[in-house]
Amino acid sequence: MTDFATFITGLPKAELHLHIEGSLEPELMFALAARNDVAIPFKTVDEVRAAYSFSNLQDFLDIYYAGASVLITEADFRDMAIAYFDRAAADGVVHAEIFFDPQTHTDRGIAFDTVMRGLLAGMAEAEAKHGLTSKLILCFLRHLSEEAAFETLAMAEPWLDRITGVGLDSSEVGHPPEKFARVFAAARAKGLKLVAHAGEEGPPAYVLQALDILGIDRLDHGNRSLEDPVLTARLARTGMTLTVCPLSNVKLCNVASIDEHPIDRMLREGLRATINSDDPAYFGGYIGENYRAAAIARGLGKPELATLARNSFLGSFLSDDEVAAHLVRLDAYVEENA
Ligand code: HPA
Ligand SMILES: [Zn+2]
Repeated sequence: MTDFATFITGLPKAELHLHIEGSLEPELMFALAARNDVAIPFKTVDEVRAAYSFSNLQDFLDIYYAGASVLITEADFRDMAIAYFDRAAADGVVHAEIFFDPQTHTDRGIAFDTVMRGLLAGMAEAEAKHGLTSKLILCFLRHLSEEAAFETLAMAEPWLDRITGVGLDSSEVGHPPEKFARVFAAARAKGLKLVAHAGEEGPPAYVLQALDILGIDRLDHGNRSLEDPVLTARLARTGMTLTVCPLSNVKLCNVASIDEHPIDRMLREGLRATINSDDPAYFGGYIGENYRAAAIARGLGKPELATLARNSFLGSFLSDDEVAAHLVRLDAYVEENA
């Protein structure tokens, strides 16, 4: 019998909710600040980590955008990406669909192409080194305008064969999904998949807008859907994937403690929930730590953990054949390690 922590590490899984800029560890932040001669408001790595105490999403976002200012060159984006993929591979991630926030960079004068070339180099390296496949999801910053989102979509045009979908992140409350109805419709017309953060801090009505106005293929977070039984039943009935991020929810005070996290309730309600790390450098753990913390706190056993991993492949944007192949390997792993 495989012990629990080892079982989780070895469990083949996909990560579906990861902001690559949120994987920038303080050590690399310092190295890049020095390499690029960028000033950051911290003297030591410990000082940076001590600043990672948040009472809500906006507290975090202010620090997260400041941290991203050290990213200047293609090599910086590549180094950040490969550092994430190395850690993800060590946690049993075999496929990752990662978010990036181009506006955070283009608004500082960094070319869209620089961001793309760097991330794609890291992705190619991860596949060669670990066999870890990945896809890119371009997120629009929802605190910025619809016009700015359209400008970003235009910049992405030459790269659309390398971008799988678009998403919506940043400050949720006050920036409902309907603000981006037209840009999401334009993205869909280009063949892109659609995801959106909704119901992290925002109300269930924002989740409904993401479903009915944006027409999302996958729901990021979605926790507050549980406040609406009709919505919850609909998400379960339609097999909508929720990309849940337990340690993020605790760090941003969306749940009081990991002991009160609703991940087990989500599974009981029949939701296709997955476990992900969101911004692991800021929230205190990569995907394996999120699985372990949630499992211990909520008493998840091997069957529930296997369901979460299974959901991660079912909810991915891989082809049906690729998903089927991952599920065969997952089932074999679960059987061997029961
Ligand atoms: O957890 C998040 N929520 C919203 N926007 C974000 N941008 C990075 N992480 C997040
Ligand atoms: Zn997120």
